[in-house]
Amino acid sequence: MALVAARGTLLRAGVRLGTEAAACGRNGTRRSASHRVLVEPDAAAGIATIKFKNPPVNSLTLEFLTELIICLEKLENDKTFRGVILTSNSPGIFSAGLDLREMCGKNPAHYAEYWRAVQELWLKLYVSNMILVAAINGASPAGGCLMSLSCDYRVLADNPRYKVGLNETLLGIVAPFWFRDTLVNTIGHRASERALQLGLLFPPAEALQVGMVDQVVPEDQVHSTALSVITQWLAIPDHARQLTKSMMRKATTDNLIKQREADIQNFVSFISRDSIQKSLQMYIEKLKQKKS
Ligand SMILES: CCCC/C=C/CC(=O)SCCNC(=O)CCNC(=O)[C@H](O)C(C)(C)COP(=O)(O)OP(=O)(O)OC[C@H]1O[C@@H](n2cnc3c(N)ncnc32)[C@H](O)[C@@H]1OP(=O)(O)O
Repeated sequence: MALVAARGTLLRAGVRLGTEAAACGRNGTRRSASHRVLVEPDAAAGIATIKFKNPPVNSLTLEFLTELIICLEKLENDKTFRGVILTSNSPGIFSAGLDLREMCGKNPAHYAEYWRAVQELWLKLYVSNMILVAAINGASPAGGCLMSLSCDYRVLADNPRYKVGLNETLLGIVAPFWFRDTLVNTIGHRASERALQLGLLFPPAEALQVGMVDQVVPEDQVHSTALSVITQWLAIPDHARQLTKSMMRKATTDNLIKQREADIQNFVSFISRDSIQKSLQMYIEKLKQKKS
């Protein structure tokens, strides 16, 4: 049902599914999605690289989320691909997370549709049968960090500007329970509590130390390192690895699935509060002023 809603959004956004399908095709040549998701398939290796291309900062707009969801679903269904690298087409920014403008000044129906898409992307990533490796080649706050935490392995470029973390409290908002659970499953309870309360954004060395990423490498080696990690993981029999992944992650996703509608209602009522709208507007203003 969620995918039907997502397809509806995509069609309303004017995205042609035929073009999207071509972008996720199994041909070994580089193909370009018409919009925000580039897919570089390597059918011989069974690996596809997804590059985020939603300038200026790869924020998760509804259209971008929808394209990502459909692209992941196509790759998942195409048994050619057993491994996927997630990275940015604009080195410097992996993803700025949820698009603040999607959560500001809109109506409840929009917030509900948006949040359902955010949930859907997380579900697609977190229990994907494919091996997902995040090649983090830029800053990755909040929802950007969540995407990488949902992968099986994270490689971060060694650049002090490329901070990762769930910084929601700094915006005056609260990371939902499934963001928290994803973080706890990665770095443990105590480190998560500190990181979440303080909205910490970790530079590479600290991110590695706390376990937020698995490897920090020079910027020009992020993609090759991600490839070699996937190659190692591909050597494990798929069925055994997939069942193990599911065993480790299913309780976390089931928790959201069983309260999905309530989670949407919570989000809508939280984000619609005047005080939260003001906080978000002030944060957007602060981002603008940073430039001047
Ligand atoms: C129950 C509620 C739970 C909701 C959960 C939310 C999770 C989230 O993901 S909330 C989003 C949190 N994201 C951030 O805090 C990131 C904010 N952005 C930045 O820190 C920086 O932009 C950057 C480090 C990502 C990049 O810095 P850089 O100097 O290269 O670019 P900027 O000049 O700051 O930005 C360019 C342009 O992009 C706009 N922008 C930045 N982030 C977002 C965003 N998340 N959504 C929408 N738009 C964003 C920024 O305002 C600039 O726009 P203008 O050119 O129009 O000024």
